[in-house]
Amino acid sequence: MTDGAFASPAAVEDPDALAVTEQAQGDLAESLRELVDACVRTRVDDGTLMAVAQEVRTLTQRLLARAQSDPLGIEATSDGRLRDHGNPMVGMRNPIAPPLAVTGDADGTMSASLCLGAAYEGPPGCVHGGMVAAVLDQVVGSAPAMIGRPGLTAYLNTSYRRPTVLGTEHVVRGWIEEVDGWKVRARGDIRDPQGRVTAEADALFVVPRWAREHLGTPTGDAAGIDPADTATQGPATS
Ligand SMILES: CCCCCCCC/C=C\CCCCCCCC(=O)SCCNC(=O)CCNC(=O)[C@H](O)C(C)(C)COP(=O)(O)OP(=O)(O)OC[C@H]1O[C@@H](n2cnc3c(N)ncnc32)[C@H](O)[C@@H]1OP(=O)(O)O
Repeated sequence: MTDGAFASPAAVEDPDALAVTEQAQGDLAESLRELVDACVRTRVDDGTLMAVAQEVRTLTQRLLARAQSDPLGIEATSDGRLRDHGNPMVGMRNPIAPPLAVTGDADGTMSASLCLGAAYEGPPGCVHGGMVAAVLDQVVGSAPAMIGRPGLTAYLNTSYRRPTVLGTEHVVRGWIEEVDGWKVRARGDIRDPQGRVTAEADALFVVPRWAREHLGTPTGDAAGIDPADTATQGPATS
């Protein structure tokens, strides 16, 4: 999901208290990202590795003292938006997520900056190709959502033009190519600091049948789409 693209249908009971909780959740996830990175790169001795593993398991038990059994799904947040905090690309609560901050315009032109570390290595020094595709899936997939057509990926054809280098700031973009009813074809790319395309994707996103009744009547022309008219929960551009 784009960063808070959809308004929550129900008001949050105590947004101030929730904001404090979100701050703590985000900080926990960020500290775990640091832990994952340290886990991959550490060269400490075996005794230290074993001791840390034990300590981490103790910490895990503290978190499981009160935990839900289901995944997070989509939740209302303190700012009155809907977010998928468990998402492995954008999820604020998910240490696996970089996390990407995807922003966009009402016409579905999306962008995010990307700089991945050692935990995402595929070829030596480079981002794993599955991760590259996942990043493109997320950013390109947020374009249909932005114009009120939040769809599932039907296909994502990814071309890898050059290695995407770890520890380097890249720009990821996504945009709408064509809207055909509930089907949206969108494209995107990742560019290195020199502006060279490292990977690009051509994808189709389809609003699943079970979701269509919650959204407005589709139009067949991207140029004619007004997100405010078509989305049940109008996408925000902020
Ligand atoms: C309140 C609304 C909530 C909706 C959900 C929103 C969530 C997203 C929100 C925010 C986006 C943020 C970004 C996300 C990024 C990450 C996305 C992912 O990781 S998605 C996980 C991976 N993808 C799957 O798991 C899909 C699995 N496949 C399916 O569920 C179905 O096959 C689906 C939805 C793609 C289509 O199924 P059908 O039952 O709804 O509809 P049928 O009739 O089969 O297809 C509709 C049309 O699409 C074409 N179509 C379907 N698949 C195609 C394909 N692979 N190639 C070409 N056309 C295809 C068909 O030919 C048909 O076309 P004709 O209407 O006849 O013109």
